[in-house]
Amino acid sequence: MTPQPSWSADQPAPNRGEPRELTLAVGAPAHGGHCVARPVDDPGGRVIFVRHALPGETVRARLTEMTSRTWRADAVEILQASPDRVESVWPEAGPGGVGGGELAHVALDAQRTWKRWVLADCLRRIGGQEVADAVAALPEASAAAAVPIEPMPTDAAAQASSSARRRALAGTATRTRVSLTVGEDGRPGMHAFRSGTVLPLRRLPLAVDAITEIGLLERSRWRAHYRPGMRIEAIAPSGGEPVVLLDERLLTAQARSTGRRRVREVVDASALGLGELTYSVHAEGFWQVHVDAPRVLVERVVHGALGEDLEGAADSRVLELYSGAGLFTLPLAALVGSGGEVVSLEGNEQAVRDARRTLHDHPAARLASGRVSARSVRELAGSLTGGRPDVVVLDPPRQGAGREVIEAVGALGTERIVLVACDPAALARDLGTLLRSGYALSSMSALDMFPHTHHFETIVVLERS
Ligand SMILES: C[S@@+](CC[C@H](N)C(=O)[O-])C[C@H]1O[C@@H](n2cnc3c(N)ncnc32)[C@H](O)[C@@H]1O
Repeated sequence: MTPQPSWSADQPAPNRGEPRELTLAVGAPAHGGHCVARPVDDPGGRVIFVRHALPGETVRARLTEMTSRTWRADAVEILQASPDRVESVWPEAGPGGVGGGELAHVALDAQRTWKRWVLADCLRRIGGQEVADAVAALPEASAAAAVPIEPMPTDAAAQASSSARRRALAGTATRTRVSLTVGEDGRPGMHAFRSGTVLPLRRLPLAVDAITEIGLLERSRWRAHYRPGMRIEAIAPSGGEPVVLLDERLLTAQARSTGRRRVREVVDASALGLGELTYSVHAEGFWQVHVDAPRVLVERVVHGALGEDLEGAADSRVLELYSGAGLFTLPLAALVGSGGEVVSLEGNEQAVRDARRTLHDHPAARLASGRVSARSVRELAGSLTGGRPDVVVLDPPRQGAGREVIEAVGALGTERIVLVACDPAALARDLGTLLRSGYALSSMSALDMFPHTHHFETIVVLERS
C-alpha cells in the first residue's frame, strides 16, 4: 500500500504535522543528487526521491516534501549500507543540512560512476535514442553508453596519495569561490536544501585553504561586520590575495576595506604553447570555481575548437557565445593571430568590460555585450569575414542554450561546434537539436569539476556531417 501523507499535499512536510519516516529500498541515482526509492513493504508503490542514500541500500528515510507530483525524503538511518558509503567529508551537508554537498557520503570513484549513470540516463531519456546512439558509438564511451567522468588533476593526485588522510579528503579544498549568508542570529551559514532557512556552519571543507584561513566562520574576526541577511562571497584568485565581498563592500582577508574591485586570475596555458594567461575579473563576476577548472577547460575547449595541431589554427574565425570574462576568448584570440577573428557575445556587461581589459592588446578579438538569441547569433556570424565562422564555441548557463539559439547556430553551416554544458539534461536537449541540424558527434568528455555534489561539466565537439 502506498503510504499516505499525514499533512496536505504541496506543503513541505515539516511545516505540517510530524515528519514521517519510511523504510525504503534505494534504486538508481536520478538527476539532481538523489536516488529513486520505493517503500520496502510496497516495491511497486510510489517513487520517492531520497537524498543521502546510495543505490542498493535499505534506509530509514524522513519525508521532507510531498506534492501531488513529487515526494522527497532524506535518509536518516542506514539499515543496509552500500560498500561505496564512506564517512561524510561534510556532515553539515547531510540529512536536514545545507545544500551543496549531497554526495559527500559517497566514495569519490563511486560519485563518478553515479554521475556517469545520470549522464547516460539523461542522454537517453531526454535526448532520445538518436543522442544515446551517437554517444554510445564514440570510442571514449565504450560499452557503457556514456563517457567516463574524469577526475580533476588535484583530486586525482589526492586519491593517489600515500597518506590515508589525504586520500579520505580527496575532492575537498578545491573551491576558489564560496558563498555564505548571515542568518537571523548573526551567524554565517548556508541555506538548508530547498529552503530559505540559513543553517550556521562550523566548517567549509570544499573551500581552498586560502579561503578557510580567512576565518569567516570565526566569531572574533568577522562577526562585527555581519548583519542578518548579508551575503558573503569569499574569492581566492590564483594571481593574488583572497578578498571578501560583504554585500557591496570589498574587504581584504584581514577585514580591511579595499578599493580594489578586480582580482587577477592566472591560467597556465603552457600545454597550448601560450605560457601564463592573465585575466582581470570583477570580484563578484563569474569564474570557474574548481582550482583546476580554468586550465583544464581552456585546454579542452581550445583543442576542441582549433584541433589538436594548433599550428593550423592561425587565421581561423571563431564565434564564441556566453563568453563570460573571456576565459576561452583570450587563448582563442592568441592562437588565431592577427589574421584570424574571435567574435564573442556575453550578456553580463561587467564581464564584457573585464574581458575588454584582459584582451586590450588582441586585435583578433571583438567583444560584444548582449543577449544570445537566434538573431544576435545570425548578426554576429554575418559580421565575420566571409559571413560565417569556422567554429562556434558555446558555454551556456545551466538551462542550456535552448532550441532557438541552437537551431540558429546549426543553420550557420559552420564546420565545427564546441558545446560546454554544466547540466546533463540541458546538454541532452541541445545535443539532440544539433544532431537534427546536420551535425555529427565527434568527441565528448566529462569532468568531475564539482566533487561531493551531483554536478559535473561536459564538453562535446561536433562536426558538420
Ligand atoms: C557558464 S558561464 C561561462 C562563462 C565563460 N565561458 C567561463 O567559463 O568563464 C555562462 C555565461 O553566460 C552568460 N549568460 C547567461 N545567459 C545569457 C544570455 N541569454 N545571453 C548572453 N549571455 C548569457 C552569463 O553571464 C555567464 O557569463
